[in-house]
Parts: sequence; structure tokens; C-alpha cells
Amino acid sequence: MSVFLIGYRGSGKSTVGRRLADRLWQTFLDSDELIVKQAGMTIKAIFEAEGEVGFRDRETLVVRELAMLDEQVVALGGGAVLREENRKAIHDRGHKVIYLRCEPEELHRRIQGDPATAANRPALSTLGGGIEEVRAKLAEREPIYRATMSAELDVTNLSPEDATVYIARML
Ligand SMILES: Nc1ncnc2c1ncn2[C@@H]1O[C@H](COP(=O)(O)OP(=O)(O)OP(=O)(O)O)[C@@H](O)[C@H]1O
Ligand SMILES: O=C(O)C1=C[C@@H](O)[C@@H](O)[C@H](O)C1
Ligand SMILES: [Mg+2]
Repeated sequence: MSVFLIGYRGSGKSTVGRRLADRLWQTFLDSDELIVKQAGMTIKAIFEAEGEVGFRDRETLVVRELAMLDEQVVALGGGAVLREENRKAIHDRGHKVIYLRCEPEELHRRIQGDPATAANRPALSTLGGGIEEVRAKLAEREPIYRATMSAELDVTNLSPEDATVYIARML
């Protein structure tokens, strides 16, 4: 069994995932990092060259590989559980899925405060990646995150360290 962290961009999946893996003495893997490594391109460049569908196809292959492993802490991309086949790959192997829930305003603050990552992430709609997009996409996705998760943690007011401790206790 592995632990998969899901949630919107900026919820802290990569930050908390790395800390949680250290704490559990497990390996940390990040689907976005694996996609970038395999493609040899940034996520933004993949979207530009292959469209969102091209990126999602790559993501599906990576999720399938990740779901085969055990004893890992996995941070998934913000849209990685949108496809039914990805959710099924994770559930079929009985992995635990933690949804890092966060208020849209705080997500937006964190995304904006991380310009290096932001430069490599494409907008997801014609709303252009700002607070309006975060609100709209989160409202659309939250039911999917919740239908996928084993448990939810509201990280809006938690430091990465506190979020890590809470998840370790939940597990
Ligand atoms: N609990 C937290 N409190 C405050 N800032 C945080 C917290 N967790 C993460 N951050 C900051 O928010 C930014 C985004 O975090 P991170 O990259 O871990 O998010 P993510 O969920 O992996 O996003 P993405 O889906 O884009 O990969 C980083 O600058 C990080 O330092
Ligand atoms: O929310 C999303 O759809 C995305 C989130 C990021 O983690 C990346 O996977 C990519 O930028 C798409
Ligand atoms: Mg990340």
C-alpha cells in the first residue's frame, strides 16, 4: 500500500509529500516531476506542443506505473484523478488517498508566492490561471477529489509541518 496526496495546485502535495515520506521512511514520488523527466519538457511546453489531452495521456501512463508500487508517498498533479481509469488504477490496488483541501484564496496566494513553479504551469481555462479560475476549477473538481479520497485534511491554516503530522496520525 502507498499513500497518494491529491488536491488543487498549491495545496502542498509536493511540499507535504516530501516531509511525510521522510517521516514514514518511504520514498517520495511526484507525478508532475516524473512526467517532466520522461518528456524532457516543462508541463507548460507539453501543453503547448501536445495540448492538455497529450499531457493527460502522459499523466495516465505515469499514474498507472505509480499505482503498481507499494510503500511510497506519491504527490499527484492537481488534475490527475479527473480520469476514471486513473482513479480505478489507484483504488484497485487499495492505496490510501488523502485530499489536501484548501480555500481558493489561500491556494491562489500560494500559487502566486511560488513564481518558479507558476512559470512552468499552464492556465487551465480561458479564465487565465487567476483567482477566478481557482474558484471555478476547485468547485468543479472538489466532488471528484472527495469521491476519490479515503480521508480529507483541511490545510488552509496548517503549516506544511503540521499538515504532515496530522496525516501521519490519520494513517
Ligand atoms: N501548508 C502550507 N502553508 C503555506 N505555504 C505552503 C503550504 N504548503 C505548501 N506551501 C507553499 O505553496 C506553494 C505550492 O506548494 P506545492 O508545490 O507543495 O503544491 P502542490 O500541491 O504540489 O502544487 P502543484 O499541483 O502545482 O504541483 C509552495 O511555495 C509551498 O512552499
Ligand atoms: O490542476 C491541474 O490540472 C494541473 C496541476 C499541476 O499539478 C500539473 O499537473 C498541471 O499543471 C495540471
Ligand atoms: Mg506539486
